[in-house]
Amino acid sequence: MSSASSISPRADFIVVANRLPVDLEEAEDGTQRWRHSPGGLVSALEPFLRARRGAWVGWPGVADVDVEPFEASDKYLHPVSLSSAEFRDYYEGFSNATLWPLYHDVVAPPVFDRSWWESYVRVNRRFAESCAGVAAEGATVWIQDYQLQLVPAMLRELRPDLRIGFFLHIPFPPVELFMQLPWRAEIVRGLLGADLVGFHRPGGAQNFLWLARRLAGFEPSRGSVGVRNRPGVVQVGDRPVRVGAFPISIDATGFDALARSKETQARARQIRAELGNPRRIMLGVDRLDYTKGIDVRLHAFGELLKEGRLDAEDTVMIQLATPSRERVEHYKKMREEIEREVGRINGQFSRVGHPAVHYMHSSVERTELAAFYCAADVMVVTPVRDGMNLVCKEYAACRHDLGGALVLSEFAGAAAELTSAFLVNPHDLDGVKNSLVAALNVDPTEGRRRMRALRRQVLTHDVDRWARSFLEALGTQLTP
Ligand SMILES: O=P(O)(O)OC[C@H]1O[C@H](O[C@H]2O[C@H](CO)[C@@H](O)[C@H](O)[C@H]2O)[C@H](O)[C@@H](O)[C@@H]1O
Ligand SMILES: O=c1ccn([C@@H]2O[C@H](COP(=O)(O)OP(=O)(O)O)[C@@H](O)[C@H]2O)c(=O)[nH]1
Repeated sequence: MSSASSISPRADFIVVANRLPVDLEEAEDGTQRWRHSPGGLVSALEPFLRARRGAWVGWPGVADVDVEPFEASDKYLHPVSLSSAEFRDYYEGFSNATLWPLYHDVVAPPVFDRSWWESYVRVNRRFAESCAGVAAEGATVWIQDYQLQLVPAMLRELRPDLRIGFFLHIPFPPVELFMQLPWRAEIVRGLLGADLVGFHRPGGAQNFLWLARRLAGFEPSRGSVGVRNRPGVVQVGDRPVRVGAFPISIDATGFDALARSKETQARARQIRAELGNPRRIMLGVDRLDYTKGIDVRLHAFGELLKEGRLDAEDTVMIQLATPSRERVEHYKKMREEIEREVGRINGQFSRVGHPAVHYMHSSVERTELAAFYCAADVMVVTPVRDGMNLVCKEYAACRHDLGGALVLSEFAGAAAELTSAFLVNPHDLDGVKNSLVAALNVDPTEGRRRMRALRRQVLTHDVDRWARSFLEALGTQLTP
């Protein structure tokens, strides 16, 4: 890694996100190393930016460290520091205990704390200033996600020459929920600093258009917003702000190629063998987040075993749970509940050497993940709310054999595209149980038909198409 000051004085294309694509990890002995950051935002944007040698402004993942700009994997990384108090108030507090639950349909009660808000404003200003210092004249800046909703307006004030896009990776809530936020008008005005505001689904865009009139007094267009087309418009003085829907996706050909490799296929066979070659494997892969419905699938599996509709002798569940936001109260509580439930199921249904649920509280690399996808007969994705969910798309991309089946919550953004999955309402436990059984026993011809349709959707709508459609709507000329 080398210092960026000599290599990228000013950039023409900049991503601004709460996190850099790599996190600094400090071991107990004081040594440091960079690791791939968690979550779908980074998985989606990193390959796109790498191909274009752009700049990325973000936090290096640990508080109280100052890191110089550096170059990594063909990207110029510009770290923004957070103090421990800001980590607590801006990141854990306002971002993840106020906005996150509020935007995910208040599945947990959001906390409204004035000092957290003040920290959010301060940190958003720091991101805007850092970006203003990195951007070349007339550059395109693409701001990401709920942690940085004030940056568009702050940056416009500092640098009116820039073309500014904003994309929200989580759901934008129904207006009656958004209206609970004491700082609702400030957030809407912050977002209106962009030239284009993007959401995963047209419903989010439509909600935002309504709020632009109600809270900022600007007249929005009236037509319905399409997917990747017919954006709405809010006229802010002499400046049109476009508002559209751009469903994010994955590096589909990359996953497809990875899954076809001899190494991945061999590792998938090895995973099955290590599990004792059970007849059927169910798989869940999530950040350990209360929105992901990990509890739902565990309850469903537990009841199916108890009722004898499934047998732990031939059907196992693997749950990969990436550690996430571990000091936030709801996350702590949920982790305890999930681990208790895993213990309960295993206590009742496992025998020595053959647990019914294989639970791993850790993160695995993309190559290992692809092998898990190839090994799994049923992928279980049951969030009570999810902006998109990339895991289900990655699963489909890995199943060139047309094997496997996907059980997918209707409340994930991906459900609007992956209509050939076994779609479930995660609040309806009996429905989830029936769909798990149906997916496990699907007739092979029907299973292949469904998987072919899922793959067609994912392979023709990849992350490159997502980024291009957004940036073209923003009016940015892309180099191939
Ligand atoms: O940075 P963290 O607090 O550790 O959280 C990780 C990321 O989680 C969220 O991901 C979302 O983005 C995905 C890609 O668009 C989408 O598929 C998923 O539904 C979302 O939950 C969050 O939005 C990111 O900002 C975080 O980096
Ligand atoms: O052990 C793991 C678990 C997940 N992921 C990646 O984390 C992302 C999760 O994205 P998703 O949109 O499903 O959920 P998010 O965590 O962003 O809410 C996916 O790209 C996964 O491939 C990973 O690399 N290793």
